[in-house]
Amino acid sequence: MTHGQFPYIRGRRLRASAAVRRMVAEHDLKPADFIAPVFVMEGEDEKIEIPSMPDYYRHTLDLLLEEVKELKEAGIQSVLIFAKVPEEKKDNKGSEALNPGGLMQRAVRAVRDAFPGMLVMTDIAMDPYSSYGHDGIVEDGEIVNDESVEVLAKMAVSHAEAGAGMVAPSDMMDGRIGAMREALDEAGFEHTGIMAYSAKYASAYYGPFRDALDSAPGFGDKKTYQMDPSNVREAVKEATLDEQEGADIVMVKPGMPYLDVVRAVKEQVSVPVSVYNVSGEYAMLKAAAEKGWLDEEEVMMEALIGFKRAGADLIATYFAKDASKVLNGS
Ligand SMILES: NCc1[nH]cc(CCC(=O)O)c1CC(=O)O
Ligand SMILES: [Mg+2]
Repeated sequence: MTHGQFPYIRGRRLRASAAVRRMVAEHDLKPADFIAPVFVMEGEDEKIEIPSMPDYYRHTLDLLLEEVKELKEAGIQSVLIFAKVPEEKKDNKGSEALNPGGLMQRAVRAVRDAFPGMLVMTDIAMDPYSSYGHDGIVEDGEIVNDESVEVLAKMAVSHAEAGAGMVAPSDMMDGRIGAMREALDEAGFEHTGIMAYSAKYASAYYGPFRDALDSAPGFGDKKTYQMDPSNVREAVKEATLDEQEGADIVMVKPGMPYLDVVRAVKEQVSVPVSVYNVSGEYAMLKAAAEKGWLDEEEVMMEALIGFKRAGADLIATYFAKDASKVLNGS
């Protein structure tokens, strides 16, 4: 390209105005891309801010409905419910998780009844119900796989009975997607979906979430079931297996430090890929913004578009409401 004046090709032409930038934008965000995690607790007319998650709350069920109403008005179509279980209801087998009148089941029913158009998703894992704070049954200091999978499959059915449109197993036990699919189908819930946390890493970025639910492991760590941050090919293997076992959506978690994993998984599976922008990522941006070191709105939107660029179709994020308001111009 020697003719004309240097430089003949000017990339800046496509950045010269807001109109042209918008026109050539390769990726977009919309409120329907977001899954909003919500925390519910026992009680009435109370909301408690989670100390390590500024502006994020645990709600009693009555106030949760008001929160979901706001999410809906912002254009968000899906909530992911987490329940804070009272200490005295925890045991090694996660028995409370199967209680048809448990807090999670009541919350699912209430949200479904109040907002029939909303997709209600539930977290399936034993840690909030476990006296050990682990995602499975503990035997001799080990987290046993197959016995835990039986409980998790029953939990999925219990949430489906309460009205969950999709269940989201976050436990990382082997074989649980297949077992859950079978249990759901047998119980007549062949239309209840599964969003599998397929590549869930043993991450220190879950710290604030464990504060929110008081669910930190009582001994050891989660490295015998959650993945080693060094690995990416293993994530592809896990996601591929979950797809074969019947997962409708696969997920990578955490988000920001794992964008390469999102991309690698996206290229190998044909189901939608979701990413979880976890509590520690939220805390990090919030803390820096509080100090005046980062512009909260700008870094929030930049992080979220980064997920889309990496290949995520859906984003579970504590920024769901704030980002939707930005997108709606309100
Ligand atoms: N198994 C439960 C669960 N589901 C989602 C998260 C973390 C979410 C977040 O940090 O935002 C965790 C915590 C953990 O595995 O210890
Ligand atoms: Mg797996």
